[in-house]
Amino acid sequence: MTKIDIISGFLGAGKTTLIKKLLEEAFVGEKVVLIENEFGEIGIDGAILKDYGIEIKEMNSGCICCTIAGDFSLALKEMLVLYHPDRIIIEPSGVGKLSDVINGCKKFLKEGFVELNMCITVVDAMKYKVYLKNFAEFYANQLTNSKTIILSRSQNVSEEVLESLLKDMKQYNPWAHIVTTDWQKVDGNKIRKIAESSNTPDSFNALLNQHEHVHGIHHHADDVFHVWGRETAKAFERSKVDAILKQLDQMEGHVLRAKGIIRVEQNQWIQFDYVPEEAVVRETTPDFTGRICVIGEQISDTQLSELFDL
Ligand SMILES: Nc1nc2c(ncn2[C@@H]2O[C@H](COP(=O)(O)OP(=O)(O)OP(=O)(O)O)[C@@H](O)[C@H]2O)c(=O)[nH]1
Repeated sequence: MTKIDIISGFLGAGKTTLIKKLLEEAFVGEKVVLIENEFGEIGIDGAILKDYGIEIKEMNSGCICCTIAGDFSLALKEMLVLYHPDRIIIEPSGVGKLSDVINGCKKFLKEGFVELNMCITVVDAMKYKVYLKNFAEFYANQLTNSKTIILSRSQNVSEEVLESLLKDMKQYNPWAHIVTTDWQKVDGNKIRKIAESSNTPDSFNALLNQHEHVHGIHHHADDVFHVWGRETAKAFERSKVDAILKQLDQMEGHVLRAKGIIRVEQNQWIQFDYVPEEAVVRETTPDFTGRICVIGEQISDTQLSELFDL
């Protein structure tokens, strides 16, 4: 039976990084399909994972709950029929609710075509408190519905902070295994083992048995978050890219995430990743065109167009 592995987590938490690690260390020799749902029209993660020899289905139509109501089931079915994979990894957008993704798989689980295997939420140890406070509806939903919680950047916080995070997360999810060790130091197979043996939260049964329509507060990602994205053939000045990314901390509103693959001088290509107060630029191989995506709250399209000169 095909295993479904959901790797959820807020914007920039480290989902793609974890998927890369699992592909390199734990899923070797398996037939793997990846379904990506990015917020906004500009897909970037698919390009980052293109060299891993897996089938990738990008669904970049915006909010995951709307995608799930529409194309998600079709995509899942298509992947099952076309590839008969050992494993389907689902990477929902950072502003997706995990319960929506589980709901989207429900029909296939009930029909016995797939089993819900891993259900991981990646949590940035450095931003846990502030994101939980500001985006509780999305963040708490990801925590509550996961079987395993994996902390990223845990090497950057003190033991006291880790202890207090653990305590706090247990209130949202007393069932989940929580991985607190710096994941770069833990073998992917160990992570796989713990994630595959994790308990199923009580909330799962409720989710799997509930009727489609659930009452209560339900904001769509695009009620809360705004995305600015561009495709561009422009060659940027490499020396200016770091300064541009630094500027994102000062923008109107609150930039929560930026990522892109762009051309720089001499036909070199770079990939950049920004989360508040942290930007990383890496060399990469040429892509079909440059792409930039910025996600935030009350961000200004005009300011971003000016910043990137696009
Ligand atoms: N130092 C450090 N950096 C990390 C860690 N996890 C992720 N990062 C970095 O954080 C940035 C974002 O990581 P991604 O894996 O792309 O995050 P994501 O959750 O897929 O992000 P979205 O695209 O917003 O969904 C990258 O530059 C990663 O290298 C970690 O544990 N430690």
